[in-house]
Amino acid sequence: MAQTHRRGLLVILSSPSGAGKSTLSHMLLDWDPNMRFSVSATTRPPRPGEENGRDYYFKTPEEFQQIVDDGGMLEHAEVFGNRYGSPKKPVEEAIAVGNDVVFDVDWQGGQQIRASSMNHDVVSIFILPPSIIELERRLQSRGQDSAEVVANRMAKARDEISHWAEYQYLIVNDDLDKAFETLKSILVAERTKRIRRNDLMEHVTKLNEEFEALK
Ligand SMILES: Nc1nc2c(ncn2[C@@H]2O[C@H](COP(=O)(O)OP(=O)(O)O)[C@@H](O)[C@H]2O)c(=O)[nH]1
Ligand SMILES: Nc1ncnc2c1ncn2[C@@H]1O[C@H](COP(=O)(O)OP(=O)(O)O)[C@@H](O)[C@H]1O
Repeated sequence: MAQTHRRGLLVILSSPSGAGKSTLSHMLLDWDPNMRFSVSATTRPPRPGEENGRDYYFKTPEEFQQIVDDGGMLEHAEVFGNRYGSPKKPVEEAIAVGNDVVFDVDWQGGQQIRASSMNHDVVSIFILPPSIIELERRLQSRGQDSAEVVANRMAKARDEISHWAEYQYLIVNDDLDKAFETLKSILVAERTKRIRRNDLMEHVTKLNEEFEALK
């Protein structure tokens, strides 16, 4: 049976801030060298240790608006008073050669990507914290945000969680290793589903040709 070329998946990870989507997306990238991370553009200032071009593309509001005006964003939204967006071109290039792309975006980004022309290739996953106390503990333990920033994120967490049902898969990130095992299983199944369907389509065409040849 001919091995067909599989387009890459758009893997959307959303969660309230602090539930663990950055941690899980880094684990995914380490697991599969062909996996790409969609590096977002943002107008928020870098945190200590964050690198321009690796974690985010840090932009002025004017630069950000220019990319939007040029049609360069697959999606964009305002989150916690700053603008965030996913540049379109790197995503198109990656999925065309069969690389899956991980998005760390909020529910607004999830909705826009699902509404885009690439919606057939989307796998959307929502990460839930085991409890709200633990969510706050994780935000504080990250130690990179002021008490005010943590309070702001906690205030928005309920709103973000209210969008859980829009996602195809839900993972409670209690034990990190178990959450990661579940995430990998989702991707393995989604990849298999697509490869098998393409293969079978070709295979059925070949069987039909064989019927024709018998006539
Ligand atoms: N819509 C959208 N949301 C994004 C994008 N990049 C990041 N976000 C979301 O913006 C929120 C804040 O992200 P960040 O400032 O890195 O804080 P963190 O989630 O606490 O690490 C999170 O919910 C991210 O998922 C993007 O390109 N588009
Ligand atoms: N399952 C887990 N158990 C304990 N701590 C976790 C777990 N998952 C993530 N963390 C920690 O919680 C904090 C927030 O995680 P992070 O991945 O930055 O969240 P998000 O990207 O959703 O804002 C980090 O310090 C991270 O190491």
